[in-house]
Amino acid sequence: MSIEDLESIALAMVAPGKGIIAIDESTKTIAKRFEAVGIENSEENRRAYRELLLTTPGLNEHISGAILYDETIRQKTRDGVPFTEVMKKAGIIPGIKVDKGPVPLAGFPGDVVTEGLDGLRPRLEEYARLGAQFAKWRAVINITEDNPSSTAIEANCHALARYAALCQEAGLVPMVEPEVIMDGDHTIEVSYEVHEAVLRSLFNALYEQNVMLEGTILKSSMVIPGKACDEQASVEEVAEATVRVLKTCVPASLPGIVFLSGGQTDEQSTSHLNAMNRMGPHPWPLSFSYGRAMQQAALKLWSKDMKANYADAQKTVHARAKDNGLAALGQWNGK
Ligand SMILES: O=P(O)(O)OC[C@H]1O[C@](O)(COP(=O)(O)O)[C@@H](O)[C@@H]1O
Repeated sequence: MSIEDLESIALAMVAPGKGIIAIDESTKTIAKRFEAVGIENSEENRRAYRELLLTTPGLNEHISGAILYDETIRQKTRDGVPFTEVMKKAGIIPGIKVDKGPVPLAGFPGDVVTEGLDGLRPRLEEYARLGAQFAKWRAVINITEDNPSSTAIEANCHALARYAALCQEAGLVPMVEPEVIMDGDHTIEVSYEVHEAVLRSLFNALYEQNVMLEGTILKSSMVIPGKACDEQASVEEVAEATVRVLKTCVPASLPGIVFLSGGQTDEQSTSHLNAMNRMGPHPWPLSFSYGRAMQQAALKLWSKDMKANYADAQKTVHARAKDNGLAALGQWNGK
């Protein structure tokens, strides 16, 4: 696949007013989400829930793509249609999470590094055959008094760049996700400094590994104080700091940037995105790739009565997609 093909997929992922729905929770993570609302973490419940999300009427009006998990990309609707077929028919680009999750970084207490590079080439080839057009890898950066170490930043960014190069070789657009975690009592200034160090290291590593930025998407966290920080920031402060760090570190040749929600409420995640886009124009489209902030309301509703609330849960997904789609244009006017 040529760089032009990768670039056109990347541009379609961040088409005006559209974003990504992240439904790639690993079995361990979806277990936590299900447990919180009293749903049994069985394969059938996971399949049924992902079917609900992917078959939401009108989803493609505001959603360009969906990130799936290894189990999900192989699953089908109740009627036996592969999820990837349903998505292609609706014009929703199939994506796949390919990392194997974070593990403690030896020698650096509190830091983690994401695994999954061993055997990645054949796995990517298989995902491409199954219909994936982009892939995602998440690095986790923790903030404490002693973290992150520069070693953790470099190790994670090196892995992200190795993964990204392999994706492009396999004809998949890499979505590179360094998530700076919101847990802790750090200030917005500390969050800014960590984002700056991580993004500088990431783009340096991408350059070193010959990754073509024109065929790459960045999935970023926002510059936000830790959840336990006494000084919380206003929507404008978060938006301003996030845009500033991105402008400082991210080359304009990147086709787009999407955000994760990272534990923000639905309203926060939408307001922050909206405020950033109101500060535009920016060198790249700024959109969303939310997991929890796209799904949590629908999951809660569905958990109360899987049959009776099915259609209403889908309406909630559509409403969240619409709000975030408007925020991606800076046109969201609140609830
Ligand atoms: O821990 P896991 O299973 O890799 O999942 C992490 C989740 O974080 C995300 O990267 C972002 O999700 P949120 O928007 O909920 O923060 C999702 O794509 C993914 O499902």
